[in-house]
Amino acid sequence: MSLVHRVEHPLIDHHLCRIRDAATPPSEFRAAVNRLSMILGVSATVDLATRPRKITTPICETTGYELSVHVGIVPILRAGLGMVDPILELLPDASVWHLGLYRNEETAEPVGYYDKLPHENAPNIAMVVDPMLATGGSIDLVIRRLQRWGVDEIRVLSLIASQPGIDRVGRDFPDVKLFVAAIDPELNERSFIVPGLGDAGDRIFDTPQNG
Ligand SMILES: O=P(O)(O)OC[C@H]1O[C@H](OP(=O)(O)OP(=O)(O)O)[C@H](O)[C@@H]1O
Ligand SMILES: O=c1cc[nH]c(=O)[nH]1
Ligand SMILES: [Mg+2]
Repeated sequence: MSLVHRVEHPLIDHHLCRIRDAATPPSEFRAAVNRLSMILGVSATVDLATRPRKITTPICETTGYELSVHVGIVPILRAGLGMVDPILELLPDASVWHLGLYRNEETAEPVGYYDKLPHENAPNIAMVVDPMLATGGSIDLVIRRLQRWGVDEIRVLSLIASQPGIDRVGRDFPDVKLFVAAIDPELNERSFIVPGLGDAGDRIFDTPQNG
């Protein structure tokens, strides 16, 4: 089993309600995605390693603690872009590495179209951000790519994941940690999450809905 953390908080319920509602306009949808991502981000960073640093306050010397890991934020284009700013707000020194994928509408299989990861400099921890984990095909491709790059640890932050998608990640990548705001039971005949929220990318960027 993968390590699945469904983050529970009344604010998660509140903002999820907004993003699931088809009547929520794009500006409010984006704002709710931002808030949900920040709450997930706090949960996904609680155990990051720190090292002591001697500092001098205006009063005296003391020891503070600073992060000792190199974190890379990996948004899956396009929809993952909506989650980058709140995670960068929490981790201002993180690098951001973009990977571009879209699902073929007929087969629901992911198609890669952007990948500029270098050969070296893999971060210790990759925080993959994508609001939706449906069949798990896109995240499968991304996890394999990050493992080839040499990332030590992969954490995936998704707002809504389907149970079949979670089962797939757990079976194929038992070391990957998943942080999700909701787990929905199923996919429809077009591989959209039910009840879900429709196409996250289209709702963030106000482009015609596929779902
Ligand atoms: O788990 P899967 O079945 O692979 O589906 C999930 C993927 O589908 C969506 O992206 P989409 O293909 O709609 O691209 P977009 O972000 O450009 O809208 C979503 O943001 C995920 O990347
Ligand atoms: O329900 C879904 C499935 C894939 N991608 C989305 O944006 N929504
Ligand atoms: Mg989309």
